Amino acid sequence: MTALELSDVTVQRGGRTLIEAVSCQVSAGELVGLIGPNGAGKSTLIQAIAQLIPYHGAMRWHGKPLEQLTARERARQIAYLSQDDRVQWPISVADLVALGRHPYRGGWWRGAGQTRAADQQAIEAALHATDVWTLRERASDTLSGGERARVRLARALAVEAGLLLADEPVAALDPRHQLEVMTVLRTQAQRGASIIVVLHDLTLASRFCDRLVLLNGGRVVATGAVERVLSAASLQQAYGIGAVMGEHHGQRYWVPWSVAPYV
Ligand SMILES: Nc1ncnc2c1ncn2[C@@H]1O[C@H](COP(=O)(O)OP(=O)(O)OP(=O)(O)O)[C@@H](O)[C@H]1O
Repeated sequence: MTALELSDVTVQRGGRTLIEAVSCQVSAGELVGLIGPNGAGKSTLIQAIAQLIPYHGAMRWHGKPLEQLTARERARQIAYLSQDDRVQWPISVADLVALGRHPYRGGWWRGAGQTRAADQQAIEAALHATDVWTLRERASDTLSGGERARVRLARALAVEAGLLLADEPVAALDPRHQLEVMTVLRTQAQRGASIIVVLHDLTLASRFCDRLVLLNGGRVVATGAVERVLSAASLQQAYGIGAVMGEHHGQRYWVPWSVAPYV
C-alpha cells in the first residue's frame, strides 16, 4: 500500500534547481535508501518531504496532500532526523529524547487518547533501541559524535511517526552501532513505518534496504530493488568510482574500491 507519493517534485533555491521533477513512492513497511554523491540533493529532498522548504509538485501522505496536514498532524506523522548534529545546550539525554513526544504533550495536548505512560514507554523504548539508555542522565553537549548521533535518532524514534526521514543516521557510528541502527530501522519498517534513509555506505544500503533511489544532480537516475540500482556501471556513472560486488548467503553487496573504473 502506497503511503507516501511524490509527483514531479521540484525544489529551487538561490536561483538554482536543486531537485528536478522527482517522482517516487514509499509503501507502509518499506525501508527506502536514498543514495547519491555529495551535492546530489538528498538532504534537500528530505527537507522538502519534511515540509521544511518550499517545493513545486505534489506530495501525498496516505492520499492526502502533505501540505494540508495540520502542524500537529505533521509533527506526529513525520519524524525528521537532520544531518546537522549540533546540540547547543546542556539538556540531558532523556530530556532531549523526550522532545520527540512534544507533539503529544504540553500546549499541543488536546484531550485523552495518549497517556503520560505511553510517552514514557516510547522514550524508554527509543533509548534502549539506540543503545543510549546508560547515557540518559548525561548532558547531551558532552557526548561523543557517535553517542550524539544515536541520541538524536532516539529522539526521532520516540515520535513513533508513520514516516521517518533519516539523513545519514549512521555516518558517525562504529560498525557495530551502524548495524544496530540499520536493524532498528528495519524493525520500525516491519512494524509498518515508511522510512527514507540517506546513506553513503553502499554495503549497508545493499544489505538492509528494500529499495533504493539513486539521486544525481537533483534527478532520480535509478530506482528499484538493490540489484537493479547498484551495478558497476551505475556506480561508475553516479559516483565516478570502481566498485566490487560480493555475495553472502545469496545477498549481493557492493564495496567502493577505486576512483577509476575497476577492471
Ligand atoms: N539554501 C541553498 N541555496 C542554494 N544552494 C543550496 C542550498 N542548500 C543546498 N544547496 C546546494 O544544493 C545541492 C544539493 O545539496 P544537498 O545538501 O541536498 O546535497 P546532498 O545530496 O545531501 O549532499 P551530501 O551528500 O554532501 O550531504 C548542493 O549543490 C548544495 O550546495
